[in-house]
Amino acid sequence: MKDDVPKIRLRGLSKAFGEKRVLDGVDLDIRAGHGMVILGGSGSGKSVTIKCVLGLIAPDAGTIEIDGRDVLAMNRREREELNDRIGMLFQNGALFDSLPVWENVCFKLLAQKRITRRAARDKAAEVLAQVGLAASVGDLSPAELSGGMQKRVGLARAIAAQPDIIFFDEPTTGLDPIMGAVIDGLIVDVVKRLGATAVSITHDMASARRIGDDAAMLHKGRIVWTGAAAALGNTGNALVDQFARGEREGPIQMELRR
Ligand SMILES: Nc1ncnc2c1ncn2[C@@H]1O[C@H](COP(=O)(O)OP(=O)(O)OP(=O)(O)O)[C@@H](O)[C@H]1O
Repeated sequence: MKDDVPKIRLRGLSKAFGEKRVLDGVDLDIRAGHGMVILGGSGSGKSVTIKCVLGLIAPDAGTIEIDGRDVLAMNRREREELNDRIGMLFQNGALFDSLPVWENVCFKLLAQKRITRRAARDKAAEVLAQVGLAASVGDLSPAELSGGMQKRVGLARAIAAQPDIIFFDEPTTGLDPIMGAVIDGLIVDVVKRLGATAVSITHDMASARRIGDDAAMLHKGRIVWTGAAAALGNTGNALVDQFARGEREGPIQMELRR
């Protein structure tokens, strides 16, 4: 794959729900092997954007390319093969309480019969070690774990099938600042080890700077800025800097929401 082909390329991505236009021509390039953080106010369409890329929501218009391939034109089997290469860490972990941790970690591999149950136990232990958890955690129920441990297990599940794209939805939400930094460190480590492309949504600017190489700001249905995540708060773009610093005064007029 040539370096100048982005891992993910969005062009003119649009989506409305009824009268409400959420995405209004999103253009975004996400570099292979880099971390992209998507910023934007509540309800600005960050999750809808990611769901379009995952194939969970069909956009009304626009194109989505992954490795230069038009994903909206893929048949079901091609789409499934693509999804096998994508991992996802959900905001609340989204672990199944009815299954022990090891089955959660290897859920996808087991569901697709890509691994035996015996091999899955060993695989889970190996992946749990990568996120700093002992093999014995594999036998616990998710309900027995702290929030930080649940995030680690969610991260282990996201990487178990060795994806080359991983989405992180609010990875530090609900964690104390130190545990948030620990999880971010793990994310950076595992993404680097896999050589994966990481796409994250976060409202936590410290986290954005840690896990992002690049950042993009979604506002009024479009990407209004892209740049280095390290510069967040000092980008020179009044809109982005207001958002990153959490200032009430600035170009972003916050609507009061019910
Ligand atoms: N399936 C759906 N049907 C109708 N409206 C939807 C649907 N999914 C999302 N929306 C609307 O689209 C808008 C954008 O939602 P989205 O979840 O992408 O926001 P977000 O930027 O991720 O916000 P947050 O930071 O609060 O999670 C919201 O107004 C939401 O109500």
